[in-house]
Amino acid sequence: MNHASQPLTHTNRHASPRLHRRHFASARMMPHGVAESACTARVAPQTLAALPATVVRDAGMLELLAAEMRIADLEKELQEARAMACTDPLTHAVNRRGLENAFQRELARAERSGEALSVVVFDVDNFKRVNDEHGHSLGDRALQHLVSVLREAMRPTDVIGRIGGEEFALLLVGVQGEEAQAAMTRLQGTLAAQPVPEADFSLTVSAGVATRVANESLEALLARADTAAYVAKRSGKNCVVRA
Ligand SMILES: Nc1nc2c(ncn2[C@@H]2O[C@H](COP(=O)(O)OP(=O)(O)OP(=O)(O)O)[C@@H](O)[C@H]2O)c(=O)[nH]1
Repeated sequence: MNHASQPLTHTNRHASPRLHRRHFASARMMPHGVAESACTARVAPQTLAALPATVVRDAGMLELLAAEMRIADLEKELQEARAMACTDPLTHAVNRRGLENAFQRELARAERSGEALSVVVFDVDNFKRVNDEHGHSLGDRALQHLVSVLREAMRPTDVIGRIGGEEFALLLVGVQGEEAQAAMTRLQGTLAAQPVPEADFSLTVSAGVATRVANESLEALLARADTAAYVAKRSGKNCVVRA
């Protein structure tokens, strides 16, 4: 395809690096630093008038390329800002907004495929004691450890979200109630087997599991799982209860 004959649009932006190299190669051959000025600043009208038409066209193309590159940079920055807005900075789990996004995405998929969608809400047990006995900084690292252990043990399609201080939620895609309860019990075992780094204890959690019923919102699903997690706390902690 002759990229040079096409206007630079979002759809053919991928052609830009090649075009970029070609035009900068020809720009290097231009006199009086025309290429540099075209890339970095406006060319004065009297300068343009004195230049041959091919040089003016190339300079215009370079300006276009510079604008394209700037747009690509801005798009990347926007993407990074969007990701940050959905991520908990301490643990890098998704935050509530990220969880909502993931839920909407998985819901659409589940409704097409008829797959189940389960949610687990869990709260770290006796976490105040961790802070009181070992300091807030180790408490922070304990939360980071928890997320990294769970992430390693979960399926790539599952989502882990931090919905409060020491409160988390998992979105288990394609998993029914009983299976979700078994999955969470397995994750508890994994967590118990891996002590917090630089500490001599491992974390336990109390969890509630709920599987989505027809037309149920994330809010309602989380509320059911949360009630079940509360029951787990009241039943002696370190256990999983199904709504
Ligand atoms: N280090 C650290 N601690 C946090 C963070 N967010 C919340 N916490 C602490 O988590 C603790 C929660 O305490 P409680 O609500 O009493 O719960 P708990 O001690 O886990 O008791 P149970 O829930 O009954 O098992 C408080 O001490 C909070 O300060 C955080 O980002 N970092």
